Amino acid sequence: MQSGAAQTTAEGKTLLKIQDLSFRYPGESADELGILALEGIEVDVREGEFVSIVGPSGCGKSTLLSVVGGLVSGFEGSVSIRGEEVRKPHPDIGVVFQEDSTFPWRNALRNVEFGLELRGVPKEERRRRAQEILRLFGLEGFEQRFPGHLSGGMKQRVAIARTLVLEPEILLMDEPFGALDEQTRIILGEELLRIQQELRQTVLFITHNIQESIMLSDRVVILSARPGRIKAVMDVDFPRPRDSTLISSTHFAELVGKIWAVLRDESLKAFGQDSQKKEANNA
Ligand SMILES: Nc1ncnc2c1ncn2[C@@H]1O[C@H](COP(=O)(O)OP(=O)(O)OP(=O)(O)O)[C@@H](O)[C@H]1O
Repeated sequence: MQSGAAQTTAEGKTLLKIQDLSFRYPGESADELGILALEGIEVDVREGEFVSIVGPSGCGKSTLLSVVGGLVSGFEGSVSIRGEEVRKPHPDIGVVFQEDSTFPWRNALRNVEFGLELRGVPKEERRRRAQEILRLFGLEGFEQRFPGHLSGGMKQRVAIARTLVLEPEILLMDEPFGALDEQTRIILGEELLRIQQELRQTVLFITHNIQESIMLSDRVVILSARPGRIKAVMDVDFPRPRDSTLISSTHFAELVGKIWAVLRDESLKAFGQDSQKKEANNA
């Protein structure tokens, strides 16, 4: 386990570079300092790599994803993709959120086609690409179903397919399986592993689930309680291709223990921050 910056030591070109990133939510009035959510974050993600960010509740994980996704401005430091600064949503960066983001009025196929329509891709090509990606996600035969007639896991697969069909260079995922039950979560994690391996997709993945981070990642970046700083970085050395059976191995349990040893202190701190906030609100 290393501590400090999450620079990669392995070979491969750096795709995403986050340098000395700090972000403060503004206060309600000009003389209020606001909330420092992130401080001095340094992460490099190289091509084809799967990097997870774990951290206690409220440590700034979603904020980090919003900054990298170009959805938030006013940060210090820099975020760049292939050396190009990110200051607004970038076509090479795809984002998938936790909550169901499918359009209920479009069937699965037309949900996946949506982004291609916006990009002006001709109908035949977008239908072919959407069908192909739905097949990759095991949704062949469900193309005409509307989200209201799909399970939670299927809807989330449609949401991921909708982003992946645009062939982003990097996929940002914010707790994409957070709303699902444990078994569906593991199965979808396995499916994501398979697809990521097939497409050699670069992924930056936010989760508070330690097991999920180990199963999926090449590296796990552990953030401190707010303000989120990099507390430690752990390489996950399971060979690929992987599947969910590695969860039962001794080495997996060792890695969970190592991450939890760091995260436990930070989670207790975050718990303290929450309690103080509640007391202040009740005073
Ligand atoms: N729009 C906002 N304005 C002010 N403060 C905010 C805003 N959004 C988030 N925060 C604060 O910034 C901190 C980081 O929030 P963020 O949602 O990034 O954390 P997180 O690690 O994703 O949390 P969780 O794991 O609970 O989802 C929290 O203390 C939160 O209260």
